[in-house]
Amino acid sequence: AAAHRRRLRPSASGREVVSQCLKCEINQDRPMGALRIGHSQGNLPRHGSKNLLTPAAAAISVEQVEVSTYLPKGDMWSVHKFGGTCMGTPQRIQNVADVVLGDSSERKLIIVSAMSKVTDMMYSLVHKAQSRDDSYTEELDKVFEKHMAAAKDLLDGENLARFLSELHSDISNLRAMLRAIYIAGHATESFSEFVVGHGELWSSQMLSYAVQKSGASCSWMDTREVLVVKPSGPDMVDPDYEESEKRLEKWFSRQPAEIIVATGFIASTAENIPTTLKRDGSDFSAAIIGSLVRARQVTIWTDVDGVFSADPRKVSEAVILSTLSYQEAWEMSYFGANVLHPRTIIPVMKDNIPIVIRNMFNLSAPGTVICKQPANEDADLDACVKSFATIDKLALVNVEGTGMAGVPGTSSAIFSAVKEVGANVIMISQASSEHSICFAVPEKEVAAVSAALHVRFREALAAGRLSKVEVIHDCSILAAVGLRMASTPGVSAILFDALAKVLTVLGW
Ligand SMILES: Nc1ncnc2c1ncn2[C@@H]1O[C@H](COP(=O)(O)OP(=O)(O)O)[C@@H](O)[C@H]1O
Ligand SMILES: N[C@@H](CC(=O)OP(=O)(O)O)C(=O)O
Repeated sequence: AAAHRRRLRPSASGREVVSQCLKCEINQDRPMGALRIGHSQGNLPRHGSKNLLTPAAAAISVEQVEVSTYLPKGDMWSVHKFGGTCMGTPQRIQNVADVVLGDSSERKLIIVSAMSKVTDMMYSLVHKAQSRDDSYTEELDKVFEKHMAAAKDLLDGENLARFLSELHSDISNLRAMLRAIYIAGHATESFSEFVVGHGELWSSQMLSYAVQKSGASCSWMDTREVLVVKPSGPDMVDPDYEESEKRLEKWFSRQPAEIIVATGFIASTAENIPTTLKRDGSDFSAAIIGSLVRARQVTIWTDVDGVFSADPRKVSEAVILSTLSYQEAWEMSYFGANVLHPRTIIPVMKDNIPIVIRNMFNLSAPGTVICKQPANEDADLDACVKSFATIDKLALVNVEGTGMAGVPGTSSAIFSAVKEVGANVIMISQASSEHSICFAVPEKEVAAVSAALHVRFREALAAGRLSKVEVIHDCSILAAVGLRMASTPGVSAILFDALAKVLTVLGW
């Protein structure tokens, strides 16, 4: 039998699948679900780091397997992530749909956040219900009304009816769950994670319907069916790439489409319990998905022209950076530049997938490209420091004493006491001349840290081996970021000279 390759795509109605033979171009429409799924991509040959399907491997005898769908991987995919501000109103969601449709890539995966402020509202619902504050019911009504109004503006006909029926059903389930939380006066983590992820379910469904309105082949993906993560620390999860890739291949074999609109932020545990990638995690979702399909590029759309040399809300002279290395972007985000979630870099680094930060409200701005080897920059000293970032609301803890010197296990005892109270250490420094260890923790965690250290070192303090456990409140970290700083003499001198001048002007 002649080898024929068949491609699947949803029909215009979205309720059937068109199975098209790429050789004779004969279409065959069949109901979704009536498909027999052939081999998965895992059996097929790979080219280099990107997994591409060779024509020979893709050729499937029509007699052997009538229909087969695999998940193609590689440069044909572009991944876009739209943040909450981009999805903030029905008009903005329509603009997002237009940007998606305007991308000429062969395949597109679109990750979206909840409409702006919705995730905050969802956290507040849980908080109010567990504090037995009745006003959670009114707040839930507001969430419902916000999405109903947005959908009525954006959609019509059958799609509007479908969306509203899903929304009604979700809201009534949430009402029941919140009532249970209210009665118990407590929300388990999985209840809370389930509730807070709903903003992404609704925003992505609306976008998916808005894209379908144009007649494009578009499927909606609830990433809880695909992304598997495991907890790796307080407010942190690690993706299980292998399991997630398997689940994505399976998902795609059921719903192949050239455009997939997916939920950011939410995922599942290995036991299929809904969870999240934690606050601001949609950037991370996009990077993980980008790495699973070995995308050509991940574009993160937000409300500024790209990454600035400092937070544009604080520094009006900040300038746009055209390129950044992965390490520089990671450091900036770690030290507070919330234009990018710190963990976003990890999944894309291994496949050298570039991330581009772009402004949804200024499409003519080229944005910032984050990649392995940024273009050559000027070799002057200024270019060594590419940007500044700050973290506010911190406290410094200084543990000091001559008895610390040469005593094995002192740092371990300090940091295990910190770990026991679940505090997050942002930065550590050690001064051997004063025998001190100093570290920064969030201001809201410092009382517990200080108490734990006083208990842990009661005897050492009484005996004078430790002279003090001191807390300095109201601190910020100012980070200067730039890979070339390390190999350029004189950078710290300039930095501290500038700081000294500022402090003199401020009269310190
Ligand atoms: N160095 C920086 N460059 C660009 N934006 C920054 C920087 N530091 C902080 N920001 C802030 O990050 C914001 C974008 O992040 P975020 O509000 O989380 O967007 P989104 O909702 O699109 O995910 C910008 O509006 C900007 O004020
Ligand atoms: N909606 C989630 C996830 C997210 O990343 O949102 P945004 O892209 O708007 O920062 C949050 O607010 O935490």
